[in-house]
Amino acid sequence: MLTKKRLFFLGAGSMAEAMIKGLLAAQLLPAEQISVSTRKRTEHLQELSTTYGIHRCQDKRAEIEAADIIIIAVKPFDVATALQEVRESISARQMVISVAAGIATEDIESCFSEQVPVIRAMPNTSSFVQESATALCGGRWADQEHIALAENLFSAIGISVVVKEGLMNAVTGLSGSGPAYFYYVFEGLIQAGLECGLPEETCRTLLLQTVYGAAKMLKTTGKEPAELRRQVTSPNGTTMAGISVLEQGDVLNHFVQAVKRATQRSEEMGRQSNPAHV
Ligand SMILES: NC(=O)C1=CN([C@@H]2O[C@H](COP(=O)(O)OP(=O)(O)OC[C@H]3O[C@@H](n4cnc5c(N)ncnc54)[C@H](OP(=O)(O)O)[C@@H]3O)[C@@H](O)[C@H]2O)C=CC1
Ligand SMILES: O=C(O)[C@@H]1CCC=N1
Repeated sequence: MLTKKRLFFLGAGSMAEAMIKGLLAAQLLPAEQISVSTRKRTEHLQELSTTYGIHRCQDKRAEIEAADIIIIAVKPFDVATALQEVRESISARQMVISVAAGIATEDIESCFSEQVPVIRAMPNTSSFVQESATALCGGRWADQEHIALAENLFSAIGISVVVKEGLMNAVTGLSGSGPAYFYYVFEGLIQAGLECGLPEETCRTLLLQTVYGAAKMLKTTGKEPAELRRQVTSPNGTTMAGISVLEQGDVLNHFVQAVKRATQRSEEMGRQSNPAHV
């Protein structure tokens, strides 16, 4: 579906690069059909162009007009300015996909004079290795074909699910930010291994396989995490001793609070960065 489409990335940061890397690895479309732009870091455009063979944007407006899909990948508080600059080059024959946290489809739609189809998506940086967990929803002017096209794109770089827009802030707090929670745990476990006398390389090798194995167990057995945890936990053994420390620190509840706070932050950013109010 996407083989002949031209993609324009408004923004060339972590998320845009992760998506580009994943899309090219999936061979969904040729690199020359992808164009990227930045605000000021033009040297970064050259780097991306050299690394991935994608088109280095020279004339933002003309290239946006020629694109089929415009992907908004700037920070939420930069969406308003970025759209102001290019909104007249975007028409209803195109499609906009925004990955900006918190920004509602209707607020993006209101920037255009035409009925531009808008998809709001929340991937994560594991797009880089084609393992993103993406949730997406369609705005007022997006029909089933637009949603299918977006699913096609995000399924090439991981898995994708369609949700109601009212759930997008929660998705952002959970799986958009999600990789960072797991990296945080990983950092803690590396530090633990070092303090217990293991060499860093050994810690990393053992932990990488442990986290990969645990994810694969969850995925392939379909069992509840609590049940899998029980299988590891011998009565009065090492796991029970370790978990009791986490329970004393109410760590599980801290994860719940972290995701709730991230969800709330997504809502706040949506209100504070609303492009419709600029
Ligand atoms: N990072 C993540 O894990 C995820 C991020 N997101 C969303 O993706 C979006 C981008 O995040 P991230 O990649 O982390 O951010 P970065 O700061 O890494 O990248 C932002 C990019 O936007 C560019 N930019 C800013 N203003 C403009 C403009 N007017 N025109 C063109 N380009 C512009 C910047 O250019 P310059 O460097 O020149 O200023 C930079 O290349 C955010 O809205 C975020 O909510 C969604 C899911 C996960
Ligand atoms: O931290 C952020 O705001 C972005 C959105 C989801 C992941 N990173």
